[in-house]
Amino acid sequence: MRIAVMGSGGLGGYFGARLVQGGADVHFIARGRHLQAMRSEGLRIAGPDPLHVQKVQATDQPAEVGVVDFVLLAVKLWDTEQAIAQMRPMVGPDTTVISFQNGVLKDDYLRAAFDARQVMGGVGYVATTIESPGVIRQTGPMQRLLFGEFDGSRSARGEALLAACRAGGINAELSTDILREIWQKYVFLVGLSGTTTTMRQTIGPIRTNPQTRAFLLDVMREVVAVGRAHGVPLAEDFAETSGLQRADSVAPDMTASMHHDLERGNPLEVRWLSGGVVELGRAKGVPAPLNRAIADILALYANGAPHA
Ligand SMILES: NC(=O)C1=CN([C@@H]2O[C@H](COP(=O)(O)OP(=O)(O)OC[C@H]3O[C@@H](n4cnc5c(N)ncnc54)[C@H](OP(=O)(O)O)[C@@H]3O)[C@@H](O)[C@H]2O)C=CC1
Ligand SMILES: CC(C)(CO)C(=O)C(=O)O
Repeated sequence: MRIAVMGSGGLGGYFGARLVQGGADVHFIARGRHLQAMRSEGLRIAGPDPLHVQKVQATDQPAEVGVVDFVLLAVKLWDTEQAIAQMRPMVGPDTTVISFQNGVLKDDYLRAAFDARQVMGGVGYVATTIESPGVIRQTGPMQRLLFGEFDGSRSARGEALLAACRAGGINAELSTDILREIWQKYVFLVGLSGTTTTMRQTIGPIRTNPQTRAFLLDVMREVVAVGRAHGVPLAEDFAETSGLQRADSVAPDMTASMHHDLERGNPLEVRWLSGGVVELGRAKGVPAPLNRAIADILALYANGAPHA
């Protein structure tokens, strides 16, 4: 199976390396010093389950790779448009494209660019970052990929990718309800990213203080209301039950990748996280004032640290 990883950072580099470990023919699309390091030193995964892929097929020229069976899209959301344009030479009529990016708007972008039948849904759970060129650092043992057909079927292509993932030790599942899975993560992540980033705090103190806990819950409730208005099968009390339960079950020092991005002066994915809730809510007449506040508070940082 030929797989291209479009964007080989925290998420793509981590799961791509595990796929190589399982024997898949993986081509990493990367750029800059990270690409150079991958070519000269290989790709290292540091953390609880370390791995060194010594010989890496890596390039910044997707045309050199040619048509593949799967393209796994894993660039930050602000790079999506450019990545979709660049990955075209790897997408033939039988290629399947899956975005493991965060948020819920990503698959609309893919469906606008390719035949909708080529698009499968995906969700990635892991806490990783590029520690230095060629090195991905994983924090904590969590690693999980969910993917599936939007019509709920268990397709042959889904089974094939599942086998490749499991061969590489990835905790993978072929979902028959991928839209719901994508939204379930979205509810939690919008709550986690919106609170930790605006409050500049990890989840521990936020979920303990009654006032910030109530804010976290109300942020997630807005996502549920917007999802339900769009026909996503989320239980009405999903935020109270599963969302808050998930926030309570993670380590107290956990935070969102968007909070890390703020601290590093990077651009933020807020336009697609809380901003996405506002946009989708507006389309259905569902107000999302707390998510709007989060997007507004972070607006000055959305394109990276503001210059004086
Ligand atoms: N990392 C994680 O723990 C998780 C991330 N996600 C989601 O996954 C997505 C990716 O995040 P993450 O992996 O952390 O991001 P990273 O910034 O670590 O990795 C993205 C990589 O893609 C590269 N890239 C971007 N555009 C191109 C291009 N056109 N050609 C070649 N390389 C390109 C970037 O290069 P450069 O650095 O030069 O921009 C970077 O190396 C996001 O939507 C994120 O929210 C979801 C779950 C967990
Ligand atoms: C919550 C987490 C770490 C789960 O993968 C995530 O996706 C993020 O912070 O962006």
